[in-house]
Amino acid sequence: MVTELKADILHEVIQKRPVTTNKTNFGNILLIGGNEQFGGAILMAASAAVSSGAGLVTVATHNTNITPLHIRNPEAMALDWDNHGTVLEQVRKSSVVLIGPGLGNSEDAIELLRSTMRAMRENQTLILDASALGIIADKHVMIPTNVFTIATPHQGEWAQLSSVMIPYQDSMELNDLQRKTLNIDVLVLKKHHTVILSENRQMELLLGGPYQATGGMGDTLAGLIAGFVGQFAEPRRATEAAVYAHSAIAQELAEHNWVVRPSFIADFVPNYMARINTNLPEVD
Ligand SMILES: NC(=O)C1=CN([C@@H]2O[C@H](COP(=O)(O)OP(=O)(O)OC[C@H]3O[C@@H](n4cnc5c(N)ncnc54)[C@H](OP(=O)(O)O)[C@@H]3O)[C@@H](O)[C@H]2O)[C@@H](O)CC1
Ligand SMILES: Nc1ncnc2c1ncn2[C@@H]1O[C@H](COP(=O)(O)OP(=O)(O)O)[C@@H](O)[C@H]1O
Ligand SMILES: [Mg+2]
Repeated sequence: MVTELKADILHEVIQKRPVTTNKTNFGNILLIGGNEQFGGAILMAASAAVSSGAGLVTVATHNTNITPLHIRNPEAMALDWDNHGTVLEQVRKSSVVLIGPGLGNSEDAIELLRSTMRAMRENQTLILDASALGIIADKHVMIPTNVFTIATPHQGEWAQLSSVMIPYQDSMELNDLQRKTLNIDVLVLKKHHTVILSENRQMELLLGGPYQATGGMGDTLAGLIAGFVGQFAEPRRATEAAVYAHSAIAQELAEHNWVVRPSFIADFVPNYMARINTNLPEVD
């Protein structure tokens, strides 16, 4: 049975920070993506991860994207993705790895995805988005079973990955069956009324709208999920909270904006999160 995802997920997941804490308690996040054509995708993901409060954010990308990354987000560290050895070392050190936004499907991109998956271990979370999902479908790459995996396809990507064509994607039974077959722990099937499927749990988002139908909206969500999973306890719930917050912010901004720029969402995240578990007016 599909349950509506409601604001209480935010109160469950977003916890006040202990006063004696430090950055090592809020996730060491690695974002991999951004070729020469799609640099913006990984930049938007990085903005969302940094704004969500992730402890440390590193971006492995094509070297043309490093200066723009630092101009937008000096908080993020950067690696040239041509240095595979250094990138894989960072993969091993990270608590959460997001791969895919703007990754493209070159031979190098395919090898980077394969080696990233091989380098990951049990206590880490892997988030697969955009081009990474296309490569997995195209090249029949197996998703590792020993890593907690979150996949965030839009309907076109899910059709390619699962062979569940769009008219049949209303069947949660079919989607969940394919989720399990593909070794995905949490499936975020993005659309108007996104659904989130995991073991014995099916949630549906009823927030958001067409003002979100703009390039980069999913890249921003992927970065937000990475940031939430890095700093909050339970990855399933953290994913659901990020999905909720992403569209709730979009809906709030849409009251005064015809279209909601994905970068605006990232900028608004700290303000939105401050209204959970504080004395400020609560969100609902
Ligand atoms: N600023 C940047 O750098 C940006 C970079 N980006 C990066 O670009 C890369 C390619 O990603 P992508 O999503 O744009 O294209 P792709 O993987 O070819 O799939 C699209 C095809 O699937 C179909 N389709 C069906 N349902 C759909 C749906 N609900 N939403 C969307 N599509 C749907 C549709 O087919 P149609 O229905 O038109 O026949 C369409 O042809 C990726 O790495 C991404 O991160 C973008 O994030 C944008 C901003
Ligand atoms: N009409 C809509 N109503 C609600 N949400 C939408 C709508 N159109 C797009 N979205 C949301 O915007 C995001 C689009 O993701 P995606 O297609 O991966 O974008 P991109 O790859 O360009 O960043 C998803 O979170 C999706 O749910
Ligand atoms: Mg996308």
